[in-house]
Amino acid sequence: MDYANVRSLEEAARAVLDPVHYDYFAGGAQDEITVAANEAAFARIGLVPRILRGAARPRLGTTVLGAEMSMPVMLSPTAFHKLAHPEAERATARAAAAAGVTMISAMLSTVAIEDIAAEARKAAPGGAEPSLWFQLYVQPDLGFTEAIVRRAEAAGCRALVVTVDSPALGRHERNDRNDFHDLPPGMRCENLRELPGEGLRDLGGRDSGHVRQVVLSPEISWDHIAWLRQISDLPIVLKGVLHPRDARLAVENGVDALLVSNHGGRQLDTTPATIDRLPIIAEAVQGQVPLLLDGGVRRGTDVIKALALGATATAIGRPAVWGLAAAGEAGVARVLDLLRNELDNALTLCGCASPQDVTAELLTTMEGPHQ
Ligand SMILES: Cc1cc2nc3c(=O)[nH]c(=O)nc-3n(C[C@H](O)[C@H](O)[C@H](O)COP(=O)(O)O)c2cc1C
Ligand SMILES: CCCCCCC(=O)C(=O)O
Repeated sequence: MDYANVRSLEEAARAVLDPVHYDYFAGGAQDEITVAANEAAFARIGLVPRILRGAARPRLGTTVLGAEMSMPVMLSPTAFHKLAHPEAERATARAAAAAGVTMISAMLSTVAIEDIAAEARKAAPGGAEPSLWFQLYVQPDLGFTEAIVRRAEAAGCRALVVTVDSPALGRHERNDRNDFHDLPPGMRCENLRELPGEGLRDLGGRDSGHVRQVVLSPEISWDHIAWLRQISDLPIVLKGVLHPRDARLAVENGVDALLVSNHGGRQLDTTPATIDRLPIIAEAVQGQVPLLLDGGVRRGTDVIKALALGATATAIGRPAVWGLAAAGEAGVARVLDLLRNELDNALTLCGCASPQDVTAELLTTMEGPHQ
């Protein structure tokens, strides 16, 4: 497969996707200032390599919340993979598991979490247990939310990633222009079917798995995180933390890890690039919980910059979707291979023996003068 980098997979994906669906995947909120900022901010950070360290070939593996990862790159949750490829989340799960990469499976997946887990198990090397986490939009109906959590637990998910940047849906003008507000006939949010509860928006049939049933509620609060902590033993990761006070509150509320994220620029436009927020969040949590980061990670060098600024691992959203659309399971595998090879090369060139070896001394700004 002749894809030189993640960008070439986006081009390939764009060529095969329905333009309306491409816009859904690529787009962001309003003027898409944050979408652009996420990538641009990485380009403003320079790397200054150390030399003659005899570091040998780097080992790329890392561990987050007890999950062993073959590299510090995970798959962020992205909804509706069936829009990208008929094999959908099944293909994504196989590619991630085969690569030893943690997949954060979206609550709004178009394949049920049990089937995603089964595919991951089939693909994991040597029968190892694959690393699968579950992303949750807490629904105001707690009975319904609990039923989803139980499904994720029973399927073998090892952490709950609670998305907290979505008290409402961001304004996606591309989707408005395209009049794209529903999944096509035959596609459903398979995790939402046939669950108990009354809190789903009533569309005249509670168990349909229809995306319009999902409630993004401004009433969700720290009390819901405390409630989740009571009903589940799984580690809780908050996804969408950008303010240092919230990072502190998360630690005080017993959250296990934070995912520094602006939802890939799809929620509040003009939020700053995540890589620019990472240092202030790292300062706030003082190493008390692991930090993850997503938003604009497209190169192995981006991963190193995030590690140097305090992340334990990074995650990608759109790149996996581009791989899936371009070539199904093989395309997602190619994206992961590219990032692995780039990270290996960049660590070697920086004189680092492992991700844990990366420190802020490697960083500068691209604009001089430098000290
Ligand atoms: C098409 C698409 C669907 C997404 N769906 C979800 C979702 O269901 N839940 C969620 O928490 N984040 C969702 N996200 C946000 C991603 O988890 C992630 O934060 C973001 O994509 C990272 O930025 P990147 O695409 O630049 O890598 C979605 C992003 C995209 C592009
Ligand atoms: C009404 C729920 C729509 C959420 C869509 C999934 C998501 O987070 C995203 O596209 O971004």
